[in-house]
Amino acid sequence: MDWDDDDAPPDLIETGATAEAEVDEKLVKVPITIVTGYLGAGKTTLLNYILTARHGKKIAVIMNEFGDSLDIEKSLTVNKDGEAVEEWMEVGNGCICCSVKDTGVNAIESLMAKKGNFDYILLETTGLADPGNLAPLFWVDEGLASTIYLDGIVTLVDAKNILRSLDDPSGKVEGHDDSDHGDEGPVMTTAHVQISHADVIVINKTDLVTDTELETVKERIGSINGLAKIHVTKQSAVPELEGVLLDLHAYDQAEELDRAGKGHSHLDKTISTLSIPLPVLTEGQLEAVDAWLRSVLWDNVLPSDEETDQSLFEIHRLKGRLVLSDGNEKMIQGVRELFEIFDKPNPGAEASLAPGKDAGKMVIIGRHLDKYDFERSLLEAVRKSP
Ligand SMILES: Nc1nc2c(ncn2[C@@H]2O[C@H](COP(=O)(O)OP(=O)(O)OP(=O)(O)O)[C@@H](O)[C@H]2O)c(=O)[nH]1
Ligand SMILES: [Zn+2]
Repeated sequence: MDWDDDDAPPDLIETGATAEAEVDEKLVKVPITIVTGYLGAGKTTLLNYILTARHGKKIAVIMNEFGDSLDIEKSLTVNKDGEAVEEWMEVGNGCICCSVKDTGVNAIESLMAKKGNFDYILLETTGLADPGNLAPLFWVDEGLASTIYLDGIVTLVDAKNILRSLDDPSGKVEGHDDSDHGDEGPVMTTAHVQISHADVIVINKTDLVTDTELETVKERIGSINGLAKIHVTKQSAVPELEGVLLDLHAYDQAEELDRAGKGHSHLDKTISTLSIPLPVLTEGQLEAVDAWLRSVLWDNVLPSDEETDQSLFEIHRLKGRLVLSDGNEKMIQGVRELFEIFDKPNPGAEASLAPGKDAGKMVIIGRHLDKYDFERSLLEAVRKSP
C-alpha cells in the first residue's frame, strides 16, 4: 500500500453549520469497529445479532465482500429505529483494504454526510482481508480521523475449523513467503494475521466442538494473541455488546496490558505475544524508547542486534504503558510500522505503581519474535540513556 500525498483529498463534509456547532461536531467522533474473521466464521451472524439487539444506537454496517467487478456495489445495512434497512453504496474497488484510502474514505464520509449522525459504524471485512492494512487508515487519514475513530478490531473464529486454517499452507498470506525460512516452523496464514490484530476474539460455533477441542482452540489462540479478550459463543451471541464488542476504546486505552503478563509462549512460533516490563523512565529514556521503536518498527532492526544483517521478525501490533519519573504516564499504540506515543487519558484514574517496581510495560504481537531478544535490546537502550 502506498501513502502518496498526491491523491485527491477526500471530500469534506459540508455541514453548513456555524463555527461553534462545527467545533461541537468535531468533538463527537463516531466509533468504527472492524469485524473480521475467516470465511463462514459467523461475521454476518454477529452483525445481525448486533443490529437486532437492544442498544439504543443507530448503527451503519458496511459489508466488504470480494467482488470481481470493479464497480461492485456494497451492501449497507442501516439500523433505523430498531429496524434493519438495506441500502446500497458505491465503494469502487472490490477490495476495501486497497481502496479504503480513496473510495472507502469517501464512502464513509458521504455516509456520514448523508445520514447525519450515526452513533456507530461496523465494517465487515471479507474473510480474506488482512486487518493490518485497514486499521492504520483510521489514524493517518486526516479527513477520516476528524469524523470517526477506530474503536477496535473484532475477529470471529470458527471453533471447528480454526486449527485447520492456522495450519493450512494454502491459506498463506500474500507477500509472506516462508520459503526463505526453511524449516523454521509453520507458515503464517490469514487466520494468524486476523488473530494477531484482534482486540477481541469471538470463538464461535462452539456447538460443533467438544470441551476438549475448545480448550485446545483457546490455548492456541491465546498463544498467538495474549492481549485480546476472548469470548466463546454459539450463533455469535456475545453476552453483552457495550464494552465487550462495542465502545472498547481499544486504541486509546491499554488496560488489557496486564492480561499479557506471562511472557511469550512457544505454543505457536509463527506469531506470538511478548511482554516486556519497563522501569520508571526519565525524559531522556522516553526519547530512547521512541528511538528504539523507530528502529524496530520502521527499519526492522533490533538496536542491540545491528550485526545481524537480516531481521526476519514482523511486528503486527504493539501496545505499551510508560511511567515517567515526573509521575506522568504515556501510552503507546502501534499497528505495523505506525505508532504513536501519547499522554495517558484520565491521569490518576488508576493508582500508579510503586517506584522501584516494574512500572511500565510493552506488549508486542508479531512473527518470529522468539528468535530475537527484544527485552534485552529495549532495556539496554533504556539503560544507556540518561
Ligand atoms: N453450527 C453453527 N452454525 C453457525 C453458528 N454461527 C453461525 N453459523 C452458521 O454458519 C454459516 C456462516 O455464517 P455467516 O455469519 O454467514 O459467516 P460469515 O463469517 O459472515 O461468512 P462469510 O461472509 O462468507 O465469510 C451460516 O450458515 C450460519 O448460520 C454457530 O454458532 N453454530
Ligand atoms: Zn487489498
